[in-house]
Amino acid sequence: MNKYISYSKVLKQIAVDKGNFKTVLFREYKGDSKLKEAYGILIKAVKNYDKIVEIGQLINQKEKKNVIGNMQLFCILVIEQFYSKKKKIEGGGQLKKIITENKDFIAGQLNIDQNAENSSNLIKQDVHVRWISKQSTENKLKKEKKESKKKSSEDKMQIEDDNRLQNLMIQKAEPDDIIENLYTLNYNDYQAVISKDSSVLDSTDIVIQSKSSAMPVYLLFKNIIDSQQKQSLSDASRPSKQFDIIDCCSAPGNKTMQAAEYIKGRGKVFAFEKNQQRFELLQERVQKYGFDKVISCLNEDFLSIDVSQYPNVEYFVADPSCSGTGMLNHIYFDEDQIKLEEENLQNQQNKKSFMERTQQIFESYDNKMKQRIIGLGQFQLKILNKLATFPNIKAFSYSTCSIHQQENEDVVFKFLQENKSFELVEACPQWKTRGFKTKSLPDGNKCIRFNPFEDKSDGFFVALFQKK
Ligand SMILES: C[S@@+](CC[C@H](N)C(=O)[O-])C[C@H]1O[C@@H](n2cnc3c(N)ncnc32)[C@H](O)[C@@H]1O
Repeated sequence: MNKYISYSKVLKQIAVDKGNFKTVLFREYKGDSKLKEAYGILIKAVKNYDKIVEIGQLINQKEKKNVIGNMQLFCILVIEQFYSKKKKIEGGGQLKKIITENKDFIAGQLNIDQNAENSSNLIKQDVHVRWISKQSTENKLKKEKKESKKKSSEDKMQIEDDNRLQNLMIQKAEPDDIIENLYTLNYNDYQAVISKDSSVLDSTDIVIQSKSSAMPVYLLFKNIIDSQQKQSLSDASRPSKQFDIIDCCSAPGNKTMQAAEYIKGRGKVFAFEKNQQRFELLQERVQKYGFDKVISCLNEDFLSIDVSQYPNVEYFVADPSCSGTGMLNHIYFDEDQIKLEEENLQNQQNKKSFMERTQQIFESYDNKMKQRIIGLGQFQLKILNKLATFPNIKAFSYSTCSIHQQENEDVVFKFLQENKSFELVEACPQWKTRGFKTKSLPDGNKCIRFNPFEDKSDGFFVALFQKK
């Protein structure tokens, strides 16, 4: 019951005190093995909060006294009873008794068929593990130092963890066909290992990073930077090329560290993060993975920085805050909608296109959510307009984990309209799911998308731009 009380306190901070979901979650459970479980319960609790409180009040009226005092705890227990995999509340207590006595009433109010198949068995995404090749000079040095020093028992444990994960990779993981050092694990295999011992995730040789999230930086290097660098190297009059990169919106730093890995001693990565707590997380991870000599973390608003201070920065990673609607377990994407997508995928004759589906999903939102998405599009455009003002910019990637055109192709169109010296570069020609060709952006298919229902990774959008 203690863990439920802890979740209920966190729920109060989000649902009653209106704290930001991710900020509160990371503050309370950062580095805690409960993070995953807490995320799973709390995301559903926040989404269904108003309805469950209403049900609690109806039960109080029915009983003619306040049998339910702590509405947040009631909400957490209802989620555990009706929406979790095990559908069972651990331990005992008065609230559990009330929920058991009112099980049919609550299920009826929530419109839940208690015998229905658990929809978490529906669309399953793969898990991607990116193996970090620590080849940058700083990292290599650090690793060599670590290896030469007499191993403490902690080091030994770390190495055992690495081996366990490595064994799993050899047996079960498929190397990705596009991104080097990225491995795909079946969701169930991954769960089996993690549920036995989640400490393997502490290894500093791997990052759990979805394929979609690893694409922007990979493509920025493979489709643009590496060829631009080769061209400049063939000009014998110029010395070997050094350049810096800015990650405009960095935390928790997956793309930042990927850029630091690929830059291979050719320069530095400046990582901006406005939010103090997320900045601390970014800094902690950068140090833990041993990238602190290559990456400078800056707790600043990217929109306010003085661009003249960064004359060597030629490339940018722009992955600004977005609606997150590509992540299937996201608060705005419920199980009913996932079921609908399953049905659509199986409907061979009248299957709706991904573009049509995203438009329908957008239309299904309430006004507040629609306005939020439109507002995010305006903010994302500001980030791109800002980076376009850097004196020596050559190219950049723009990405979101939103499925909506308003945050993706529409932002690209407006940016190109306001910045005529930039053009789109065709991203990853071999990738099947393309950006939408819209009326305003007929070459939107130069961008790529991930369809979360078909591509087995989070819904994602990537556009690559270069200076003409
Ligand atoms: C989508 S997340 C970035 C994820 C990151 N690229 C990764 O792959 O790990 C966006 C981040 O941008 C930060 N952010 C939002 N506005 C910002 C601004 N004006 N300047 C700097 N960071 C900002 C948010 O706090 C958030 O941490």
